[in-house]
Amino acid sequence: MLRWLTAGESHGPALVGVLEGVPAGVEVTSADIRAALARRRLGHGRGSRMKFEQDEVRILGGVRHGQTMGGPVAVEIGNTEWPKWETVMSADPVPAESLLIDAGTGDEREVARNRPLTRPRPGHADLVGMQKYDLDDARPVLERASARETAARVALGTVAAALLEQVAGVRLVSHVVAIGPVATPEDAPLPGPDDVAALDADPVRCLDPASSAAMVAEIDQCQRDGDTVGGVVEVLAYGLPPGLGSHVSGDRRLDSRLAGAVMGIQAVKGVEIGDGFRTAARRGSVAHDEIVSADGRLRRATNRAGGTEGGMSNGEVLRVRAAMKPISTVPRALATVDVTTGEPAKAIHQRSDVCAVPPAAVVAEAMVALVLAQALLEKVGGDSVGEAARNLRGYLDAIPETRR
Ligand SMILES: Cc1cc2nc3c(=O)[nH]c(=O)nc-3n(C[C@H](O)[C@H](O)[C@H](O)COP(=O)(O)O)c2cc1C
Ligand SMILES: C=C(O[C@@H]1CC(C(=O)O)=C[C@@H](OP(=O)(O)O)[C@H]1O)C(=O)O
Repeated sequence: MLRWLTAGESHGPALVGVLEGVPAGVEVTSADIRAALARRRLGHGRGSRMKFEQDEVRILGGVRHGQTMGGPVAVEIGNTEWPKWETVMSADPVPAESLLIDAGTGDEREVARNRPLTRPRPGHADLVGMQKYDLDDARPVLERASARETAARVALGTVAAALLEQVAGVRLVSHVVAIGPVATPEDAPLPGPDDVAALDADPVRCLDPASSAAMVAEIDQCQRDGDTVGGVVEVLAYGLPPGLGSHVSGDRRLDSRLAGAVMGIQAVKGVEIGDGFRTAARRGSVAHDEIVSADGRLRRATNRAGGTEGGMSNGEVLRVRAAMKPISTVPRALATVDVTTGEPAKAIHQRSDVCAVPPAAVVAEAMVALVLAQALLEKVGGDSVGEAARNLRGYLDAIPETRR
């Protein structure tokens, strides 16, 4: 079974991701991972941290000469800002005087780094994390809750996406369909795999020029207002074979697994497969996808279901949407309580993203890649890319002509 795990803190020395169950022969390099991480840093509305902090990629295991070997793939993403955090985030005990709020360096940022965080930020894990883990400082909570962790997911998603393409010719696309109240037109054409470079080049990962300009304007207005904004992203998977996932149990359904993985992204508050919530407002006669025979193949006349039926991929384009809430750290600071004094206070705001919807699309793409790669390997098995591809062909070839 393909499984994954990440470790590391936002201001720690590095993030680490491990992907286990990858067959041998998947072609992937550190340059591929570096390119994917660079896409995650893109997007109008990102904060200053994206400019001064760099990801340093190192594949620690599982890959040799550009090909996976069958063992766990381990990736390290070093943080170039670590020297500034070495004391505050040290794994080993440090002398008490080095953690004095003003250790005498005269550096304001040093003071801010050392100060215990006792004013939990609304919309973050801070307060409930302090309650649950018995902490009088929110630092240990926010360091792990931070979406910096998504860099490790994107690194692992790069391997999963390579596997999908090399075994099954599946290609993924992610784009933004709404920023705050600005949405792409309902009838806008879906971007395809050949549009990925254009999406990467757009400031908000949106192909429709008028929508893109309006989204950028919305983000700029929010910034001027001292506010933040969320939005909706969509991931598309082209070329999926039918039959990934299963109808037989809820936890094996492809749609439920996709929803769980995408909802697991920080700040995602809703997931939709296909027309999802819009379908709920339709009558049955115009909610489903009629089955037709075209060019000797069975197809759906429409794709309102978004590529799954009965919890299985049905061979149509997979469409998964995620709703991201506005960034919680609002420059026009929100009310909180200082948990040391019990006095009302304002939540701290140092620097933050105004909008992180475009990078969230790249993260959602990675999570979809991981779930699809897991479901593909479950269906076809195989310890090498060649064996998995042969098994997939065998399965597809065995479907009788009349049912294809
Ligand atoms: C790519 C990305 C970047 C984010 N950047 C920020 C940020 O700069 N400031 C912030 O307050 N929240 C940011 N978030 C959201 C928080 O991590 C998230 O809201 C927080 O961990 C609480 O989790 P919850 O919203 O799922 O409850 C970002 C999320 C993602 C996916
Ligand atoms: C560092 C990243 O995103 C960070 C995610 C994040 C949050 O609260 O999730 C808050 C911001 O960091 P800070 O509060 O330290 O300014 C973002 O910059 C990243 O995506 O690599």
